[in-house]
Amino acid sequence: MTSDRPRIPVELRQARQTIDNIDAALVHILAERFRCTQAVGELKADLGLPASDPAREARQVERLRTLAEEAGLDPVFAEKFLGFIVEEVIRHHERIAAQREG
Ligand SMILES: C=C(O[C@@H]1C=C(C(=O)O)C=C[C@H]1O)C(=O)O
Repeated sequence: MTSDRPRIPVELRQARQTIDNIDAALVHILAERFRCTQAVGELKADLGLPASDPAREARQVERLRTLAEEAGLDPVFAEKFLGFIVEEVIRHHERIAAQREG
């Protein structure tokens, strides 16, 4: 039987398998990070601390940019990626604080 689909070379199939594994790892890592930031959000609400901590974020950005440069990853991308995640975390923390209020 013939197929119209182009033959996928083994290197491409293997590379895509690796990409799929890495994507799965990223999802698990992100789930763990959000589980942890959820606990931080509860703690901060208990302590009456604000949802965001810009000084901490600035230190994280510096650290991540350095790590990215050392790893051969675009530091601008690394900063944007962290910013995207932190923005979502702050939304969660604001929601936790709002739920405590009423
Ligand atoms: C997790 C925290 O809350 C916020 C979210 C951060 C993050 O996702 O890394 C960092 C600082 C805060 O703006 C925290 O204060 O540590």
